[in-house]
Amino acid sequence: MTDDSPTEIVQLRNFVDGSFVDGADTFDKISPVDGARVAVVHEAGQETVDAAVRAARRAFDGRWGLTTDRDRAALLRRIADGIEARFEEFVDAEIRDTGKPVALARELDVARAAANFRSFADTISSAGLDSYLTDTGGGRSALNYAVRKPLGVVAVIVPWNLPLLLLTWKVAPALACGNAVVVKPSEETPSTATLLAEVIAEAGAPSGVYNVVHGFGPGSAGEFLTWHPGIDGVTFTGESSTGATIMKEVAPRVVPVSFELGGKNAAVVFDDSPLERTLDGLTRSLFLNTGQVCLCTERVYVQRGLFDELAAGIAERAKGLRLGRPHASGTTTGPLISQKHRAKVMSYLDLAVQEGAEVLAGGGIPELGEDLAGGAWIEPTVWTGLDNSCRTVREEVFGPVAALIPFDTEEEAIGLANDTEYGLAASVWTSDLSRAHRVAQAMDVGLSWVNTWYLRDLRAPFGGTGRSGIGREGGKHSLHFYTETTNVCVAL
Ligand SMILES: NC(=O)C1=CN([C@@H]2O[C@H](COP(=O)(O)OP(=O)(O)OC[C@H]3O[C@@H](n4cnc5c(N)ncnc54)[C@H](O)[C@@H]3O)[C@@H](O)[C@H]2O)C=CC1
Ligand SMILES: O=C(O)/C=C/C=C(\O)C(=O)O
Repeated sequence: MTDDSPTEIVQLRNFVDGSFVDGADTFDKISPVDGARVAVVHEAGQETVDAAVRAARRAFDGRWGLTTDRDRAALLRRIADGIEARFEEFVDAEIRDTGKPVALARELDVARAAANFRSFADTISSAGLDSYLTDTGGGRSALNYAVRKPLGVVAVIVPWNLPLLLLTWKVAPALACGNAVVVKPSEETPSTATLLAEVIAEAGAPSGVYNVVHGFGPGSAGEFLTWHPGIDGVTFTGESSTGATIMKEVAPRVVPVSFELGGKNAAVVFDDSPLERTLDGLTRSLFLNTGQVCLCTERVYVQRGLFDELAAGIAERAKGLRLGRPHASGTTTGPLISQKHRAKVMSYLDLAVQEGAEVLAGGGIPELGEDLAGGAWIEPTVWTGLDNSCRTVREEVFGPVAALIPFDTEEEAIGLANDTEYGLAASVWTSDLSRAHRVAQAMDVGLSWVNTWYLRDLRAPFGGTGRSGIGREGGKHSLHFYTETTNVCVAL
């Protein structure tokens, strides 16, 4: 038995109106580390989703609707404290679902969950309101001022890659603004949303403010929720085509949406960039969380003078990553989330070779011994020999893959990086300050980093363009989505 072997099968129930409730059906949660069954999840049927939406509405119309910004900021801070008090339980739950390395779960996922609640407590405490003194002529004026009102009941639908981080990135601002939420975690990662229900209740949120429904998308809890007439807004992170489907589902009721979708993110490396620092940053951007972050780089455009050296360096670093159990010492990289997702990533590894790739590192399924043979492991992979006409360079793989492509001029690099339907993130690597600003601004993306990657300020606008999403969240940008404003005009 290792640290990672569960001693009992956990039961994960829906959380409705302040109580855990069984589902109409159950499904197994399978560990991506070794294929073991680690939890039984209670799937919410239509009735449970109805009950969750009704509970949220009652909370919104009741005591919760009377709370002030100050009350809710205090609640958010207590939730952050509650997450920290049960920090290692959250870490264990996240690891059980995803198999990610323990250091990553601690430093990224769970730490950010607490930070999300604190950040939106600050935002709601300091947010101002728009006001204008309007000259109406003849020495008269009018006062225009806007008041914010919560949307009501918000559906929060999130994926499996950073489960708690992405859930709390949406729940925190939704609650800060006074909404009640019904959350639908991914079927692959049901644990931390369930544990968060306990923390939010212990922090003093009234029943019905935070509800969890477990299940799948189509024909299950996800679809029941987005179709529900009692939903006033949908915030979603996941695949672009799922976002498009959800848009259709809510279109008849003209429900506002905030979407953070896929990416096919580029890095542009100029030959004046310091090699070691660039290699460190790029390696992280390609392989963090086994490439399963929507912001991860999958296309690397390298100026020709540095190409060979950089390609050799990235390949060496990819080969140096240590795949293993989450708690094993030296593990840098976990498995993919599931066999299903591995089949998808493998199909791209095969396609890349058909498209003419030279494989500098990885390219297949690693040999990790019998113990891990049932897991969803994949080798970090580095290719050269592909170009922008290849499907491997155009479609989101969502795995640990790097296509390295040479360029000659700045103009060419900008064209290549922007030649995509996606527009989430980019990174630019150079020592030339003017060029850094010029190229970073020229990227058709929501997030452009210079000489770094995934460095976050939670107040900054976050989101993508094109197939990468609709809207921005973060700081006051989140307040815009989670509230409606009423402008009051007073003739003076
Ligand atoms: N860019 C990103 O942030 C992410 C991209 N992906 C990519 O998407 C692929 C599919 O992964 P999935 O987990 O299936 O992602 P997905 O986008 O289908 O699922 C995300 C969430 O949406 C729910 N959902 C799915 N269909 C729905 C519907 N019709 N109505 C309401 N809710 C629905 C799911 O149950 C889950 O909670 C992966 O192989 C990966 O390549 C997956 C997760 C995140
Ligand atoms: O840091 C964040 O707020 C979000 C990061 C990653 C995603 O949104 C994603 O992988 O979907």
